[in-house]
Amino acid sequence: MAVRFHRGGKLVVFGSGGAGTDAAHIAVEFMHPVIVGKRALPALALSNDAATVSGVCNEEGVAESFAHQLRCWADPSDIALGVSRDGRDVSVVRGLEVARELGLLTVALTGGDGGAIARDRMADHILVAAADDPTVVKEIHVTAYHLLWELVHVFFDQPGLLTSGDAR
Ligand SMILES: O=C(CO)[C@@H](O)[C@H](O)[C@H](O)[C@H](O)COP(=O)(O)O
Repeated sequence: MAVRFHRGGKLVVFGSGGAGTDAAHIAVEFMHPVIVGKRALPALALSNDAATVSGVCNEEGVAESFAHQLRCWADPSDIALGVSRDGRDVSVVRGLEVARELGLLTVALTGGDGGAIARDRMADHILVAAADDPTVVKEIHVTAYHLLWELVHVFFDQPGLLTSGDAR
């Protein structure tokens, strides 16, 4: 993710319901970090745009709600991060599929058994909170994305740590 940001890419995050609020939290964490003095990195939560999401759901079907926006907004240099508590949200699954087709780095935060996202390896990096209780999964996700945010900054600020090897 740090390599992608270094190259000028942005983070595009998406999820439904409570995962949509996680997407919003992740985006604002990168855009306006809670720790004062940390650099802002470009991020956007697709689930925030209720008008576009509802319009696309209405006419194209729920599975297209993030995929459609990715086709309009995303650049191949970007990072797509999909959040789904159980890895079965069709709009997140389809979003990751389209993001991959477009050439984005794909990351997923899921839980339980990881659902279709983990089974079919639908992202380059998949973090599965292996808990049965959905509330525990959600708690783990908050901790995981704060750690992810912190690690991206560590790597971004020390380019020597970035390898050009797999910079997908
Ligand atoms: O996430 C919450 C509440 O926190 C639910 O009400 C939520 O709206 C639905 O489960 C959504 O469909 C979320 O999808 P997923 O994260 O379970 O894949």
